[in-house]
Amino acid sequence: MTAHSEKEAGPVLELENIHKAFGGVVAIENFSLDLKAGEIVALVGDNGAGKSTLIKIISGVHAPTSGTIRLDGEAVSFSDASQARSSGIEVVYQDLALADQQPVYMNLFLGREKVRKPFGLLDRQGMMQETQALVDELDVRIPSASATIRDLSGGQRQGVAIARATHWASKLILLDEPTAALGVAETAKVEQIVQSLRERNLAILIISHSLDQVFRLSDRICVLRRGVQIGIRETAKTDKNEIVSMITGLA
Ligand SMILES: Nc1ncnc2c1ncn2[C@@H]1O[C@H](COP(=O)(O)OP(=O)(O)OP(=O)(O)O)[C@@H](O)[C@H]1O
Repeated sequence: MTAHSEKEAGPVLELENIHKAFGGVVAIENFSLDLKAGEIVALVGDNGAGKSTLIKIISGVHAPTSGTIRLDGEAVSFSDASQARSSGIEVVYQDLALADQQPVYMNLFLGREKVRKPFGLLDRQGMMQETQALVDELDVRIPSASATIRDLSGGQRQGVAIARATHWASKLILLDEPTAALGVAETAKVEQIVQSLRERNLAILIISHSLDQVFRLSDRICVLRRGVQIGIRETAKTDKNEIVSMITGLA
């Protein structure tokens, strides 16, 4: 085995004994999880269980009160979200954070625009071509890379948000309820896009309230209840009843 493939075999993300308190409120207690490239792990739990807090810790929005985060085996400590992004971690939030008035390609490069030397003008052609190639590859069905976001459907917008994350993430994508606002057909399309991210060797952590979705998409399921990690199960070796009882604490 080469050094390169040995490195690939290790976890992309390791969370070890992560603890987070907001003043007197303990949001996360001793949480540990490894994520491998090409793997989709679902994070489930009731409202207030600590899912969003965990995503914010991984993405640099909150610092953990204690515990260790490792990326490709190296301990990291992000002081903000932009540091996490530069390390290859992207988040797709429920509210998408897309600029409605802007074309798709500008959204893909929002804050990280390509410019042409020597005058620093926007390289619109270059951004458009890269965006078109990516949406075609991911099969995000939009009229064109220059379509304006506000003219797209909810599913198409979510596809653009995921394409943006895919473009910039070299290691990990965090998806926070990516289909919460979508209909059945749009959800199926977004799930198909998420599945295709496995082949890009990215690790995926997805928060979802839909257990059907969790069972369709994930390799493993991690259950949180009131900040406590109740357990991790291989999706193929568990069922909805077990996961529901882990979420609720009722046998
Ligand atoms: N910035 C904050 N300040 C104080 N308490 C917070 C803060 N963020 C989260 N909490 C608390 O931490 C706990 C976990 O909240 P979190 O939003 O992570 O849960 P969640 O599982 O994402 O819930 P939901 O499914 O409703 O989004 C809750 O008790 C919440 O009130």
